[in-house]
Amino acid sequence: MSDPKILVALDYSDKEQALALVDKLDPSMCGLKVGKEMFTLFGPEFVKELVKRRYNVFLDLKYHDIPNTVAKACKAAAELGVWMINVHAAGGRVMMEKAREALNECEHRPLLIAVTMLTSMNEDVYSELGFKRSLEDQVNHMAKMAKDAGLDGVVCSSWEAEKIKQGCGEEFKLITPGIRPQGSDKGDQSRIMTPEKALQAGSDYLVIGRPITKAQDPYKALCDISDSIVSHLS
Ligand SMILES: O=C(O)c1cc(=O)[nH]c(=O)n1[C@@H]1O[C@H](COP(=O)(O)O)[C@@H](O)[C@H]1O
Repeated sequence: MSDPKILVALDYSDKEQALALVDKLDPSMCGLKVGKEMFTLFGPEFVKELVKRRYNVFLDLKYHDIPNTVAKACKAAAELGVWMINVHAAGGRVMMEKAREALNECEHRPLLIAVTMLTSMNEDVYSELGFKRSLEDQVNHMAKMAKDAGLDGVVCSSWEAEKIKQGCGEEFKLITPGIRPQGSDKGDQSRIMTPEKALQAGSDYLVIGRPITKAQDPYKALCDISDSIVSHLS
């Protein structure tokens, strides 16, 4: 069976609240993403608990540091048994190559993914950074660099998915946050798309947080989103 398309972003400050949702789910419905908040609060033990429950766990710590530091952090993350980890493409080619090399020794190598440009970034915030390419071209450029460095895919917005698939190939995994079902609150995200459209655009995995975790009934919200994409799954 193929991996579930939805990755629920467990951005909770309360572990019991997170586990109350996890206990209602099963690993065939979705993967789980642990990010900076829960990892800082509850550490590797929490991650291991989710791995033990047989979920695909995406440890989203977005490493961005000198190559040696990132390589060692990636190896340590892989040893937790997670399914996917990520680094910032902005750390550069050598950093990504060293991260990839560090995973060669792992018994179960996690997918290694590069974050391109955050989905919260809009044109104004982007232009202040002073990149010479357009936002879309910069995302594409970073995706190609990540592919050359041997990474398995990138985090990008669904708006960039089609072009990246064309340039980097079908096998190159696209992980897209900034997913908002019709009518849901945008929050701090900028480059957003509905789950259905994101899959049509070429997204492989949909990262979804608040539309599920902040819903009155998170389990129902996840089921509704799952139902809405059934017809788009190949
Ligand atoms: O790497 C990520 O997961 C990530 C990259 C990115 O560009 N944008 C982005 O929103 N994310 C993460 O995806 C999740 C999105 O959450 P919601 O906006 O609540 O759906 C958060 O946990 C973010 O940390």
